[in-house]
Amino acid sequence: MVDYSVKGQVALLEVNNPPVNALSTAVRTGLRDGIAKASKDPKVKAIIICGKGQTFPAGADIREFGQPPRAPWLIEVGDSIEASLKPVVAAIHGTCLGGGLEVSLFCHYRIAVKSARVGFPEVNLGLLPGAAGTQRLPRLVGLPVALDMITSGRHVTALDAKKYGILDELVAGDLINAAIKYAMSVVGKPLMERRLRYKQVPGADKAREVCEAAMAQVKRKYKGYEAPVECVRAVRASVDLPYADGIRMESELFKQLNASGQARAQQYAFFAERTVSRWSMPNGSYRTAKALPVKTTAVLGAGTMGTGIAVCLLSAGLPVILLEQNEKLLQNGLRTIKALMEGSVKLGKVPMEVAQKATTLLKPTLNYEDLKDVDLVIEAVFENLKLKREVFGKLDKICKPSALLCSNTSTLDIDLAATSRPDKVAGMHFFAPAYHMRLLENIYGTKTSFMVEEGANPYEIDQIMEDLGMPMGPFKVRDLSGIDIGWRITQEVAKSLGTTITKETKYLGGERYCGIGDDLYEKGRHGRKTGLGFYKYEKKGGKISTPDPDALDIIEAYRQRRGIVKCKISSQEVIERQMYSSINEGFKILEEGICTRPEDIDISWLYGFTFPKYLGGPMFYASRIGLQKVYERICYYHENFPLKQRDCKDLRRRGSSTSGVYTMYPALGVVINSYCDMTTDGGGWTWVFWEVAVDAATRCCWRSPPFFYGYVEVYGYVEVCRLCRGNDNLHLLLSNGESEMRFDMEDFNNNTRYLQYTTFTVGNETSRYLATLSGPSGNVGT
Ligand SMILES: CC/C=C\CC(=O)SCCNC(=O)CCNC(=O)[C@H](O)C(C)(C)COP(=O)(O)OP(=O)(O)OC[C@H]1O[C@@H](n2cnc3c(N)ncnc32)[C@H](O)[C@@H]1OP(=O)(O)O
Repeated sequence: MVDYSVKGQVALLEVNNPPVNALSTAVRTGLRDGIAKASKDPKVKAIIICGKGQTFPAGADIREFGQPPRAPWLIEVGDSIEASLKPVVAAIHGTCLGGGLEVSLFCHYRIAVKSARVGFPEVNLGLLPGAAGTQRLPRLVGLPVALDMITSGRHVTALDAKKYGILDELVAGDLINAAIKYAMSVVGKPLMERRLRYKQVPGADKAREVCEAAMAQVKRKYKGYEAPVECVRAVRASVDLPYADGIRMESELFKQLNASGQARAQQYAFFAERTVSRWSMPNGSYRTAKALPVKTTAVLGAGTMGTGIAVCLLSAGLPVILLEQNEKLLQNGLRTIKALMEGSVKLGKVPMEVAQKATTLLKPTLNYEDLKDVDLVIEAVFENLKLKREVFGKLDKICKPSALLCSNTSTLDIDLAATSRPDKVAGMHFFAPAYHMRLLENIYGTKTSFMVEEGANPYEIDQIMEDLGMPMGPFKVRDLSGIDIGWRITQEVAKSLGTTITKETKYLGGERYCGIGDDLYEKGRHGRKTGLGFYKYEKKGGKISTPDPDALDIIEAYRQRRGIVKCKISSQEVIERQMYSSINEGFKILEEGICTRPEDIDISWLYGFTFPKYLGGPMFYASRIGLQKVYERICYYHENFPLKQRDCKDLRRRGSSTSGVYTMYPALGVVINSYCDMTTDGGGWTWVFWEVAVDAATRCCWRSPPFFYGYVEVYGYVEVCRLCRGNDNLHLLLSNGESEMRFDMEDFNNNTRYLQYTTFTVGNETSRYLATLSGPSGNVGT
């Protein structure tokens, strides 16, 4: 895991743990042993630590966080690096992150290639740098930079890292040769002043103001998240406490965060994001699919979504033909795109050169003929089925046969597009703002306005959801996406059901219908674009929203017209009705096979609706609350407020099950068992696929997948499948109520396949259990 060699008078410690050279137990051991070996070798005058392959270590091995901790601790390894009497140089390329950056801060010198990036992304995993990073970075760069890097988790370019003083030198050409030369140049120089533990934090006299301002900022910016707050506290300790005490405090805060549900949720989100890219469908998968080349694109419609999509494509460096039906709309669209591009440059989201190039890549047109050679067309016209069908008819005639014809529709059935090339027609639903959101997906949201109908205030609902960590409440989102769009969608839905919506419509398609949006629409309140919606804005298209008494009057008039008596709705109920209806819908989506894994749904929410990562996503959140409770509350709301809570059989089965792998084990803390599945194959074997995680109560997170997959083939009946913490180690217990079978976690940790046959007696029947367990890199039981 760490390759040791000596080049001339320099010992080279190359971390070799692909893909990202994570600092696993074996790597830490290798580094510790390598430093000891080099220190003893009289030929060696200097030591280099670097990464083999694509990167310097990109951090601790996240998969190890939930396992019982194992020595050597990273901080001990670091201490031995710093104490070395021979200069140690970190030679950095790729991404030097988290524990990787901490290792480099223990080195006496740091050099890097220009393309390298450094950072402390722990905060994104619900953690803080736990191997002295919060104590050492401030000593090197001062509080403002350290606080910014540690609380934001951002990656810093090598150029900036050099400017801040993190890097001593940037090198060109071969990194190892440059590092050897550099290491030899520092041989004999005093090392004491290079040991960060002995340095004072620069600008310590301003520590109070700086840290208080940082604390206020993170509380505002990362509402509900624990890690940024603890990061500030830990960094502050670098000024307030001596080094050793600061380290102790950092370690305490790290342990506290690591045991929290938030860290587990955020780490789940990290791996879930990677899991969803490994998609698979009946006719292919990410392994077999071949990407179609897209070199030219066209966007139809220059409204809010069309212009947003054009900016997204232009920012990716793709040429865009923008088509509208008349010159006025086209010019409006071009102005919007220019303003959005300028805004993106100002926010640092798009480099100036990309924005400048975009002006040459954008071609406006009123003529469909101009689209004949493009590879990809994205239609973003009004949500009107007749109009969309007309558009697709024209595109089908004009565009080359290989062109992909996509619709940004959020609600209409893509199969109704009626072209001669259905295999080239797809839904491509962008989330607003299209140039900013990382999701291209189709998941539909909550039914919040029901609550407003009953008496809740939209501004309070938004506040509650924003306090939970959503960047925008649902009514701000509706104003952003356009109340007119919602209005058009419901008109189309009604049309497709062969009915029309009137002032009296209370049900549509058998589901409760709320007409508040219609009343706002009729008053010309179409959302941000008109300066008025649920909120009032400082100008048409403005971003500053303020509550508007006129909107409340419209809502109140609506209630009176409908004879609805206003009632009080608690914050808890607001959250439950928002979240649980989404969870129910999520299970429905799984049941219908639209998505195959709960991770798909969680990632859609994390990136489509900027759902707070510390909750992991609605499905993960549900598993923490307990499916039984979620199901009971859904039933309660369904009975008391007949909402659009389509009954999901799968959730019902899981929620009402009191035995088998779906059972909750509160005694163990929170057990993630919502993703269990059980199937029986033709041979009569029951396959149990379960994903387990235990937290707070046991003070450890045993990983839910994708950290760890356990596959158990079980013949017979399993009542309990749970993880226990014994005196010695964690173990997995399978029991049928009478007998138990135990698997020691050692076997999992070694990532080896583990086979065990055990005989059980169930009642009068004897069953044989065969367990085939595999670690993260193993494969499924056979
Ligand atoms: C005492 C505690 C001390 C320190 C705490 C820490 O160090 S916490 C960890 C801090 N580091 C990070 O958070 C980095 C996380 N990784 C990334 O941001 C990206 O992976 C990275 C390094 C920028 C590379 O991105 P890229 O897009 O090139 O690859 P990808 O993300 O798909 O990752 C490739 C596979 O590597 C796995 N992986 C990445 N980082 C880690 C890690 N730190 N530990 C374990 N595994 C890691 C990732 O899951 C991918 O695996 P796959 O099986 O393909 O899903």
